[in-house]
Amino acid sequence: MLSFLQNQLGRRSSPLRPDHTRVETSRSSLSRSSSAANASSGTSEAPSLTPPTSNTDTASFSEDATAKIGNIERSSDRPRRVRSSISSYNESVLSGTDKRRPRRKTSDDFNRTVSGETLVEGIAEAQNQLIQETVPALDESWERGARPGDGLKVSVKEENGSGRRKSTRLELVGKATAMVEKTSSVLGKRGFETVDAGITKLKGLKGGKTSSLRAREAEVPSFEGSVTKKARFSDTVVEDKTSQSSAAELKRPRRPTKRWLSQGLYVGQERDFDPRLNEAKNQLKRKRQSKDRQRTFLPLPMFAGERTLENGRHFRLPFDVFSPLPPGQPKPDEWRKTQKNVFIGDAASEWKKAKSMECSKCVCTTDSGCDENCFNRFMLYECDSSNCNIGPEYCTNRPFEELRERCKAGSKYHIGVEVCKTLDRGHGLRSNRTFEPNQIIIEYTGEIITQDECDDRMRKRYKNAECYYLMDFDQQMILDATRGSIARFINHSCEPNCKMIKWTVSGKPRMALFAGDKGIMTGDELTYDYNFDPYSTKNVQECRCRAPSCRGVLGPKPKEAKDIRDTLKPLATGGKRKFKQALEDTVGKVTKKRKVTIPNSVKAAFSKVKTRTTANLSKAYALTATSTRNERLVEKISERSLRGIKRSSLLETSETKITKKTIVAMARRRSANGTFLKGGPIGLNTEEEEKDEKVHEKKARPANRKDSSKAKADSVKKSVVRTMRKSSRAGNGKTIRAIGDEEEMED
Ligand SMILES: C[S@@+](CC[C@H](N)C(=O)[O-])C[C@H]1O[C@@H](n2cnc3c(N)ncnc32)[C@H](O)[C@@H]1O
Repeated sequence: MLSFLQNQLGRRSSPLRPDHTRVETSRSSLSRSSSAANASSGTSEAPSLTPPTSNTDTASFSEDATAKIGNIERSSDRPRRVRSSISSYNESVLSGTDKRRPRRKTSDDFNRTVSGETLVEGIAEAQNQLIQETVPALDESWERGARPGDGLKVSVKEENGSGRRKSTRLELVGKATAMVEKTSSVLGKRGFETVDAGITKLKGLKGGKTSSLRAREAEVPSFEGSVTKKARFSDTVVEDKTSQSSAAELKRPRRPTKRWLSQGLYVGQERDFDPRLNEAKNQLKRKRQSKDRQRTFLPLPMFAGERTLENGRHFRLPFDVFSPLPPGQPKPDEWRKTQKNVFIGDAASEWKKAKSMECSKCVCTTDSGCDENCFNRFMLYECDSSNCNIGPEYCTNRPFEELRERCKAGSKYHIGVEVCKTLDRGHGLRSNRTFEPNQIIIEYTGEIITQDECDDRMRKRYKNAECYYLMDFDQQMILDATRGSIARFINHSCEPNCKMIKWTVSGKPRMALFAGDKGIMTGDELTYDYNFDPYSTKNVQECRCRAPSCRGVLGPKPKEAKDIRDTLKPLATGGKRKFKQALEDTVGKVTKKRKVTIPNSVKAAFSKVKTRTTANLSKAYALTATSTRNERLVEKISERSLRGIKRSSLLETSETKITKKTIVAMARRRSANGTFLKGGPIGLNTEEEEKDEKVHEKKARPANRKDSSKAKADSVKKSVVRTMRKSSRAGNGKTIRAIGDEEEMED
């Protein structure tokens, strides 16, 4: 290479120019060299110089040049286009397809020395020095297996201050590098560009095979002579390569992991792409699976969701929303179902059809939507087209209508309740979904029978029955759900989660179970307070509701216990001590008379309610005729509600603060269970009538009951009838129990 450079540079007459004139310099040097060639060949045509294929390919360069010169010499034999431009190439030469002919030796060949003609003094001197110094360096001893470049490393260490002998090699290498830089700068940018372009072209000609241009793999030389340089070069390549590969490893981005959707329309859809397999294997797997599959098409488009919503489809609700019992539950025996109240025997004829229902019309607006201020709601009347000011879209006081609509759908969820088996209370009723507070759950339906019919059934049909499904209804009638709705299975609890309330729907009374103030959760057993009236000591049952405040027996509510105790007094003597004790325990505390002062706030609240209700009434156009009567009615309700609060204060002495809402709710509750509504709008007897009855009963009572068993039986019978009547007057959905002393009654 050096000789070539010397050849080329030696013909220059001018000294090296600065870098920025490099292109021009190379051009001028080449033109000069061509003119020199012209001079030597003695021809008039300008020869073209084929650029070397690589920086180190000096031999080919010189040979090519010589060959060209030879061609020019023979130009008279065969005309050939001579390239004058430096930027054009002999493609056949570059690609190696050029067949080289044996060249003739020229006079230049004979004149050429190792270093060639030296025109640059500095370079020639340096070269001579280099050769002189290199020769002894080559004589250095080499150990077998030593890696080339080791010496270099050692010398670098020494330079860093080990204090050893300074390697002369380094100096030599430094000088050589400087020389190469110098010469390359002389060759110029243009020259390198040309070389690069040639390489690219060569690549193209060889069909993109770049194996010959690829960097050689590092190899430990099996050593001889001048491999040192090569070895050094390859060693640096190795180092570079290892460092590059480690850097590449560091930089190499991690393969991103696929994140699957956790929400959206296609969530839960079967995914048949196994990321562990490649595409081909996945396809094969899919093919195999598709044989068994029916659907192999793509998931439905997005708008299919809307269609699904419109059409509906089967799906499973979460267990806490809907959880029905598994199929195969034990069926209760002897239960005949009826979804509507059925009049039996004389009940239909005795039912006072013409019973004047209080005519009312609510004055609610669409904004309020028959809320708690709705007059109908207050009176436990269901709104309908005849008594509601607003339509069904806005009205929220139509519970039975809501229930009807719900059950029309017919699914288990819509029905919402199912019969379950309890541990020690026979069957029960449980919810299989949630219910809002005060939401209607199920209607209590059955046969409506007269008192006489009830007595008759007791004596005959239910003689040996364990469970009875009798409930005080309306107009002194009994609702017998032995044949009735599923509601008959609802058990009693002293701390119930539901309440049984009688409503008036289209002028007729109807009983239904409503959720309590806390609402109902899925799977809860539904219970209400039976307010049980046993009528006889024989019928007292142990309560197994397990509530913390359990009364211990299936007995009446504390506030009603006094009346019942009075009724049962004649019976609760002698052998009936146990029952008496039980009853005393249950009711004793709450019947103690206490003087209660009603707080002014409560009084004020009630007067407010009264004013509001009167105002509502005066607004109702349907009330013009009956306004005075209704006003009296409101007066009565308020009075009784006040009295109710007075009584309840006995129980709730700790409650000093009663909010207005609570008062309204209480008033409604009193109205609902009828305790304070006797003689009220739902046709209950007046207090006067009640007093008369009591006087009459006292008269009828024998002077000494212990004297005769017949007298005792009569007394029982009368008290039973009286109690039933009394409770039916209350109309509070009280469950009544079979009368136990059948023998006595039969007498
Ligand atoms: C209307 S039925 C209720 C359904 C009844 N468990 C069944 O299997 O048909 C009323 C009867 O259930 C029983 N019962 C209801 N609640 C009870 C309770 N808390 N403790 C004990 N027995 C109860 C009593 O025998 C009662 O007479």
